[in-house]
Amino acid sequence: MMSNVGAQQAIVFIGGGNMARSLIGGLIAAGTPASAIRVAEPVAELRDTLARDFGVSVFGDAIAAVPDTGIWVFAVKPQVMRTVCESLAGHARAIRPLAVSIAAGITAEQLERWLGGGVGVVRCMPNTPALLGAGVTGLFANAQVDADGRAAAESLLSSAGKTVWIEDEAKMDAVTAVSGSGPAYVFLLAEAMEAAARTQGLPDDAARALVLQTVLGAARMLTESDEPPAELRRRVTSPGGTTQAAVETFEAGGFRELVAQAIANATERGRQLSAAND
Ligand SMILES: NC(=O)C1=CN([C@@H]2O[C@H](COP(=O)(O)OP(=O)(O)OC[C@H]3O[C@@H](n4cnc5c(N)ncnc54)[C@H](OP(=O)(O)O)[C@@H]3O)[C@@H](O)[C@H]2O)C=CC1
Ligand SMILES: O=C(O)[C@@H]1CCC=N1
Repeated sequence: MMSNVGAQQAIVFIGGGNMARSLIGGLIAAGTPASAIRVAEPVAELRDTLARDFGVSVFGDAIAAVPDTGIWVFAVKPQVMRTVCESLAGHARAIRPLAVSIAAGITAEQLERWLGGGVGVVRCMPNTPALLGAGVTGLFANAQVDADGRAAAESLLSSAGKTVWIEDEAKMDAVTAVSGSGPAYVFLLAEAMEAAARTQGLPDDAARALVLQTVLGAARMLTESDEPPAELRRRVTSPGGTTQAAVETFEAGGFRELVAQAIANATERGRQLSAAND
């Protein structure tokens, strides 16, 4: 049974936390009318902020928000996903929505089972730059999702940035580890660089300005030039110069191995989130 998704249907977010806010901001900025977006969120303060900032309709619980709604975006934590889905299973059987989940680890098979079966599920992994339309999302669709369902999910997530379809769901945990969590790795590097700049005697505001513009400039070079990262790095690194001293220190400290291990651990945590919350 294919999902019941039409072009003009409302989108309901189940969970109105950090990531839902980023996606809603992206949708509104891309021209989705606020009247087409509903959010179910138990925390009154979050509901009020979303209604005020974006003009979306807000609800205290999911059951009040879902009737007649074709796309359900599950944006709750993996730990509560099963309870939330099971509470909506009766409505899912009646409405046949397209279920879009952004939860780390939770599989399409689990989501479909908890929603009572026969539901099209698109498992996605966006990231927080979605708020600026500069995100990237990996998407996997189960066999119940038809071409219209795929197009609807892709259209929803493309307002948050780029989209990449993943055909082997087992790889979604690696997507989560690389791009879902990835902004935090860049922020961690920025934090460490700022602290090091202060250690070298730079005033706080100068340290912040130098680091932020460096991250922005480097990200733009990475995305706007055709050169691979290694070549861009080579061009900064004068033989016997300052960059070489720094890069050799990173390499000697096992930087690459540390990044590989961090991403492997994040990938494994995704698998654990699935198993622990089944
Ligand atoms: N943050 C990120 O960068 C990314 C997060 N994700 C995924 O997005 C999901 C949400 O993460 P994030 O936004 O950070 O988490 P948040 O905790 O900020 O948001 C989840 C929200 O859902 C609410 N909630 C809990 N139960 C229900 C319910 N029954 N109905 C409706 N809402 C409910 C929570 O309320 P309460 O606090 O009271 O429980 C909370 O406000 C997670 O599954 C995560 O794996 C994916 C990509 C990136
Ligand atoms: O840390 C997490 O589990 C979520 C998923 C990716 C980003 N945040």
